[in-house]
Amino acid sequence: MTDTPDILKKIIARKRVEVAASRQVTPPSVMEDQALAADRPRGFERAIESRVAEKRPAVIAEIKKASPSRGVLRDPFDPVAIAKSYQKGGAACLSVLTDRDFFQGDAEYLKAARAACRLPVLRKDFLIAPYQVDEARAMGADCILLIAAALDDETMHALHDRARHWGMDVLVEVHDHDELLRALQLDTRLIGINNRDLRSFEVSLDVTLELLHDIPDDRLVITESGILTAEDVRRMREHDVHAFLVGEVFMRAEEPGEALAELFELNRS
Ligand SMILES: O=P(O)(O)OC[C@@H](O)[C@@H](O)c1c[nH]c2ccccc12
Repeated sequence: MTDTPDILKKIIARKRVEVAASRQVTPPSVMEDQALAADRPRGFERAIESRVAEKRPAVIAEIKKASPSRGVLRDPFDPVAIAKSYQKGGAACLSVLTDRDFFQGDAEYLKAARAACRLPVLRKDFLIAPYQVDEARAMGADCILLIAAALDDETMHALHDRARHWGMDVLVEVHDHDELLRALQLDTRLIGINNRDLRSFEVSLDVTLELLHDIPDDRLVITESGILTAEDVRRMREHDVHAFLVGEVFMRAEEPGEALAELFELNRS
């Protein structure tokens, strides 16, 4: 352990306050009605699986204005233009940060980005309550992220089941072996390995390569964070990891979709 402040703890504490406040503004029954009325899910897992099955790169392209570890990444920030650019550049899916306080995200960014393209969208946030899963569906999300480090087993399963109830896919994120074993208990194929330690911000692609061996073949491994260069991509693909979640390097590029096509050697469509 280091003595760096544990940002994950801080974020989760803030989420509890946020959820309590949201429930006052939009009561759970109203949120459920909005979830029910949302555009139907686009098939996030399917978009990943169809590419990985052919060993083609499946890129989840992230829309994020800022992060606690890197500060502001992009300014001005236009989620509609970014979504269109990513689609053109060959992204399989989008990931949109909706957390305001730490990532300068917004639910409106997710709605606008999704409406601007045909890609399935992951709500990238810190979910701790079923209410937020309903909220994710209400804003149009096709997949949710569950961070094993932030959840006990019971909550993790409850959130997973709630997402399935709405027909959404579930990406479960792990950073170490214990978290992986817990994640494998969930009935989802999407296993994300975060190369960044959310507690210390340290990044190492070795995290993916180390955990890879303990993941059964029927799961879809997504390597997350710290993918910056063609060499990083090559290293992952050499180990048969074909699905990637990438944000920072695209957010810093003038044309994010062009940067994507170039990094993954895709033909722009
Ligand atoms: O910007 P990067 O290093 O390419 O990483 C993207 C994504 O993996 C990262 O934003 C992320 C992965 N898991 C998270 C959980 C919460 C917030 C953010 C994240």
